[in-house]
Parts: sequence; structure tokens; C-alpha cells
Amino acid sequence: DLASDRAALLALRSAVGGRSLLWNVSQTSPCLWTGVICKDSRVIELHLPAMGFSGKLPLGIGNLTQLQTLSLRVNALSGTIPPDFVNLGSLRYLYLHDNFFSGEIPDFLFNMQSLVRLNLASNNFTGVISPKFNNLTRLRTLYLNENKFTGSIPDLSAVPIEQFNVSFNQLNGSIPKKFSRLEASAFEGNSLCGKPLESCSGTESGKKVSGGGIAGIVIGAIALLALIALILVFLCGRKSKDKDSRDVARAKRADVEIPQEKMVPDNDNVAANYSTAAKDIRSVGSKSLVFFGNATKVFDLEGLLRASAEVLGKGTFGTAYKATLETGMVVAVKRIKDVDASEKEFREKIEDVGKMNHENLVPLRAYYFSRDEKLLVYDYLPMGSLSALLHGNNGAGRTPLNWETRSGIALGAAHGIAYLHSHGPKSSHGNIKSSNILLTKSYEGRVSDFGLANLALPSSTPNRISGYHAPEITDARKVSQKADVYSFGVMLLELLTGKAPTYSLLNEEGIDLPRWVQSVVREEWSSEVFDLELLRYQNVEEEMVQLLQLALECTAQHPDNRPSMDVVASKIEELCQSSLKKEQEENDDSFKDADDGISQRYYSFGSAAPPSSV
Ligand SMILES: Nc1ncnc2c1ncn2[C@@H]1O[C@H](COP(=O)(O)OP(=O)(O)OP(=O)(O)O)[C@@H](O)[C@H]1O
Repeated sequence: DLASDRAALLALRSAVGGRSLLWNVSQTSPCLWTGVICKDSRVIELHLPAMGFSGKLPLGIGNLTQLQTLSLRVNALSGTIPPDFVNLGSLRYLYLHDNFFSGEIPDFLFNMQSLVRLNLASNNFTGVISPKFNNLTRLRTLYLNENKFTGSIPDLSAVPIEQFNVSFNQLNGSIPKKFSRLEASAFEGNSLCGKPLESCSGTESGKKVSGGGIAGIVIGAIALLALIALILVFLCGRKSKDKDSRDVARAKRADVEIPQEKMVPDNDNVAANYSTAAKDIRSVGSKSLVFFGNATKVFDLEGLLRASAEVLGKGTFGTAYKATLETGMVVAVKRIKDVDASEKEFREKIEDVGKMNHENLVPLRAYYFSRDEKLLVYDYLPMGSLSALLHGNNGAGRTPLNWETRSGIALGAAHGIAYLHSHGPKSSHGNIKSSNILLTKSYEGRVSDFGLANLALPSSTPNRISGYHAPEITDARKVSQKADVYSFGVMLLELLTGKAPTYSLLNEEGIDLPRWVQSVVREEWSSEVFDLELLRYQNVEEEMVQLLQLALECTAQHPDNRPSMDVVASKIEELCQSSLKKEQEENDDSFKDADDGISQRYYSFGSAAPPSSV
């Protein structure tokens, strides 16, 4: 039961990482602890990668009898796999790679029939690769690379393996035919032969090396030494340069890690900023606000300038304010800096923006243009942006963001962008990112800031660092629909992984979010990339993987390989409907006796739904 699960987790904690694991042990349920996922009052997943654990795994983990996923990768755990693992009969995913485990793979592991993915790479395991792996008839991934396995690779014909790697062990003999189509890198660093490596004929042991061969080896060794020396000289020369660039990178990171929502200055400053704007505008005089649509003009310029204001944040094109008018009405006002257009051009382009009318767009209500001041007035969306929702409150009071909400926001945003794209091939957004997806009270996603990219000059942070821009975009004003699709794909990855695109700057490789996701998906399994908050939605795992796949398609390097926004929107709609159906079926099961046990949905599909209030 849950109490014995809890005891097992505490035993693990005190054996390997009492200090680094900040679990609130006063809570009776372990289900809220970091890395722990429960279902039906049992622990079903434990994700504790890179926690700095060391020492041996204690007996007792075997009490987590409902465990399906165990990830303890990238720690410093040693010793053998404890014998009570035999009780983990439901275990599907076991990730123990990048530790110091040793000893042979214990026999009981071959009775864990549910195993689908097994990653034991980069440890000190010894012994042979047993033919008993053939008992694991669901095993798709087997990574044993970078250990000390000896002997030959057995015939594993009964195992449905798709991903296999035994590189850098001490294996010999020929590679079974089954693996001949895999990459050679899966076998390198051993004395193996046969496809995909060189054929076995002619490499018999004991074959004499000729005199010429010896000379070749000596020359080769000298060349290698010379190369190493050259590299060392080069590296020493670069060391000081690297240090400088690392400092710059660190400084940049410090900059970009702060979500913009948090850059709000204190209130005195805020008031000062806005009243300066107001004074400037009054002195410019006669021009007035231009309203769009048939909406009644419920305020005028004077009213807007008298409103109390609060800075929402500084963006690429200027500063956004929340303005509360004397009537109590609240609007968002954007002060645009550095407009790159004549008055005529500005008015024409902004008129086009004002004409856009879709339930998944944040409508531009009015604008003001004078030589020194350009203001845009939007509906104010009190729930803020997707960026704030994902990264804003990671503290104790955070409400986990469920699959339904996330997929619903993705769907709304996709519809909004597809609508923009439907106005001709040149109509695109140019600045899709999570801080430009705003949320209604019912967590519907609405796209804001459209039409600004080719109107104003970016006045702040260079865009590239944001991680959203497509590789082909070198000038932020040269926008395209396929570049929007790329940015949208990055935003989907952000939604699924919970990581900001700038997160990648934190890792030493400096790779961007799409490439990071690709590398993790390739190396182990998609479930490892998902935000922990999403892992509890086991029943929709398929849909989550599909959305991840779609996000990766959107972030294809070449624009022609990316789908159109229309296609993206309809795919998301399909998978939202499929997960909705699954949930309804589950609810039907659990509320069989209730009359109307089906929960209300947050999101609606398609444009047929009535627009919701902000
Ligand atoms: N209509 C609005 N309602 C509520 N919050 C808004 C509104 N418009 C913008 N914001 C918020 O104000 C902040 C600043 O927005 P702004 O659009 O100026 O910059 P940004 O979205 O961070 O970057 P960019 O200028 O590149 O779009 C952001 O946190 C944004 O989510």
C-alpha cells in the first residue's frame, strides 16, 4: 500500500541521498514529493535523475510493487542491483545508466517480463550478456554500452529489440544477423566482427602482422602523438579565450533566465514611466485614438492617459502596461519604440492588424500615432501568458498544469496562427513564443503581438537567444509562415517538457531545445523528456508522444519539411479529441452509477464554439 511505498522511498533516501533530496517528509502521502508519481494510491513512477546520489541501493525498493518506471540515471550509485528488484513485476522502464553499478546482470532481471526499455549503459557491469534476455519478450530498448561485458553477443531472436547498443565493452565474436542493420557505432569499441562492422573473414585471431604492417602501425602511432601534441597546444591557446566567452555566456544566461514577467520595476517607477508617456502625448496635441470594428468607443485618449498604469513587462518592441481606466475598465497598452515605417505605412499595416478577428487572437482595439509616441491598445487578459504559467511559479504553491489544459492551449494557439496564415502567403506572425500566447480565464490560448514584426525595429534582447527563431531567419523582420511553424514547434516542446527554450543554454553542449529533445528521444525514450507534471497522465501517453512528434516535425531544419499551420492545427485537434474520448470513457467507468459524472472541459474544438469571455 501507499504507506509501504512511502517507507521504501524513505529507505532509499536515507541510503543514497538524504541531503540532496528535498522531500517534505512530514507529508503522509509521498505522491507530492519531487520525482514521485502515483496512481490509484500507489507509487507507479520514480524519476530521480542526476540527484547526486551515491552508495548502494538499499533492500526495500522491491516494496514499490506497482512501479512502472524507475529512473536513477546520472548518479554515482554503486554495488549490485538489489535482489528484491525481483518484486518489481510491473516495471516497464528501467534507467540506471551513468552510475557505477557493478557485478553481473542478476538472473531475476530476466523474469521481469514487463520490461520495455532497459538502459544499463555507462556502469561497471561485468560477466556475459545472457541468452536469457530472450525471456523478455516486450523488450524494445537494450543499452549495455560502456560496461565491462565479455564473451559474445547471444542470439536474441525472441526479443523485439529496436534500440540496441553494446559499444565499448570487451565483447568478441560475430554480430548476430538480427543486428546487421543497426549503426556500426552500436558495436564499436569491442573485438566484434560481421555486419554492420567488417566481415569476420580475414580477421581470425593469431593472424600474423607483416613487416609493412608494423611499420604502418609505428607511423600511425607517431602521427597520432603529433596530433595530440597539436591539439594540446591549440587548447592551451584557447583556454583564456574560452574563459572570456564562458563569462559572456554566463552573463547572458543570467539575463535570459529571468522570465520577462518578473522584470516589473517597483510601483513608483511604473507610475513615473506612464505619466511621462502621458505628458509627452498631451504636448503632441491634437491626434486621437483610432478604434477598430464596431465596438463602442468606451474611452478616449484623455481617459487612457488618466488611467493608473502598471508595467507588465518590456518586450522586443517596447513596454507593455496594464491600464485601469477611471470607469474601472482594464486594457493593455503597448508603447512601441523605434517604428520602422512612415506614418502612412504604419497606419496601413496597423489597419490590417485591426481587421484580424478570431476567437484565438488578442484583439487590437485601438491605436494612437504621433511622431514621438505610438500606442497600441489591446484587451487585457488577466491570466497572463503561457510563459508565466509554465515557468512563473515553481514554488510550493504551484498548481500542476495538466495535459488537458496544455493541449487545449496548444490547440487555441494553433487555430489563431492558422487564421493569420489564411490571409495570404505573406501574412505571418513573426514572433511566436510562450509570452505571446495569453490566456483567458478558462485557459484558452490567444495569440497576441501579431503584425508587429515588420512594423517596428526590435529594441531589446536579440531574438536568436530566445531559442524560438527558425535557423533560416537572420533578420528578425523577414518573417515567414514556415518560420512561424518552427517557433510554434519550439513552443510545443516548451509546453511538453516544461523547459524554457533558453534552458538549453544552461547545458554545456549549448544545444537548443529541439535538438535536446531529439537527442533524448533517440537515446532513451520519450517519457523521459516530458514535464514531470505530465507523467501522471498515463492514459494519454500516446497522444503526448504524438504531440511531441508533431513538435519535432514543426522544428525541422529545412522550412520545406515543416507542415503548414493548417495541418498542425487539425492534427492537434485530432489528438485532443482522442484524449477527450479516452477521459470520457474513464469517467464513464468510474462514475458508472452517477447520472452526469463527466467533467466539464476547459477547451472547445474549432471555431464553432462561442467565444469565451476574457
Ligand atoms: N493584452 C495583454 N494582457 C495581459 N498581459 C499582456 C498583454 N500583452 C502583453 N502582456 C504581457 O506583458 C508582458 C510584456 O509583453 P510584450 O508583448 O511587450 O513583450 P513580450 O511578449 O515578452 O515580448 P515581445 O515584445 O517579443 O512579444 C508579457 O509578459 C506579456 O505576457
